[in-house]
Amino acid sequence: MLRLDSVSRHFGDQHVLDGISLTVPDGQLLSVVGPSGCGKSTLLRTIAGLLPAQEGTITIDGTPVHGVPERLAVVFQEYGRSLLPWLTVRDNVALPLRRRGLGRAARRAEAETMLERVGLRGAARRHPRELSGGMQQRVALARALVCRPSLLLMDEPFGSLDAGTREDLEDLLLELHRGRDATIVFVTHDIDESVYVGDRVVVLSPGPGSRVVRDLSVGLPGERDQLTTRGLPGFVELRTEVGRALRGR
Ligand SMILES: Nc1ncnc2c1ncn2[C@@H]1O[C@H](COP(=O)(O)OP(=O)(O)OP(=O)(O)O)[C@@H](O)[C@H]1O
Repeated sequence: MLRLDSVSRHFGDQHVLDGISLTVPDGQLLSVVGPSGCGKSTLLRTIAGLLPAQEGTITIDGTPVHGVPERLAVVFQEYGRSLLPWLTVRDNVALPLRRRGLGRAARRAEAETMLERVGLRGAARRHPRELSGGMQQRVALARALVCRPSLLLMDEPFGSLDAGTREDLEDLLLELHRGRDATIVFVTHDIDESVYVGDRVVVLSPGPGSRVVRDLSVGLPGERDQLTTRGLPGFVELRTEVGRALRGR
């Protein structure tokens, strides 16, 4: 379980996060939305142990986070910068497995299995630059998941993809998440996406001093479909509620 207790953060005299408290049960996919610049990335970097929380505490399974937690993976929006251009796709995915002390052949075999799961079996020996943006983000997802993280942080991961590719990757994420115990914190500025992928949506207020202004449980069926789910009355109600919270109403 991931738990944030009154987490605050400022940069110099700029107050960014103001007393964020959240409990995220194991396996939950939590969407975080908020206006641009309110501190969503700062929140993720703080959970990732890359920035210290200046006030408050963050714990994972009761252990305080100081530094980067074990079994953490992160996916950023800029897939082009997160993959190593000189390595093949397979070796990019295999990279985190080095920490597990696996031999080269075993690492490559696991990477290939993971690439198959993200629909890129044929791309293992290619280099990132030879792939489309959506394919590169699939590689980044495979690399994040290959070590079976217990906590996955995603910072607007599909924000720079075209609409169709984005929907495909939302569905892939849901499929990969199904039946697994990884907790996911998914930052997005897209209201519909927050509801579509989330088990729960948290809305942050505008800065300075951003706080949680709405915490909504997404009671939609687990099996989601881009056309059917988005047409459900429950989906429409939720997206309206998230939109209202974002506009401070
Ligand atoms: N390392 C830093 N040093 C100084 N200020 C920072 C630093 N990182 C973030 N900030 C400031 O903190 C505020 C929140 O930034 P952050 O990137 O967390 O917001 P965000 O909600 O993720 O924004 P966006 O939706 O536009 O990506 C911004 O005003 C930003 O300029």
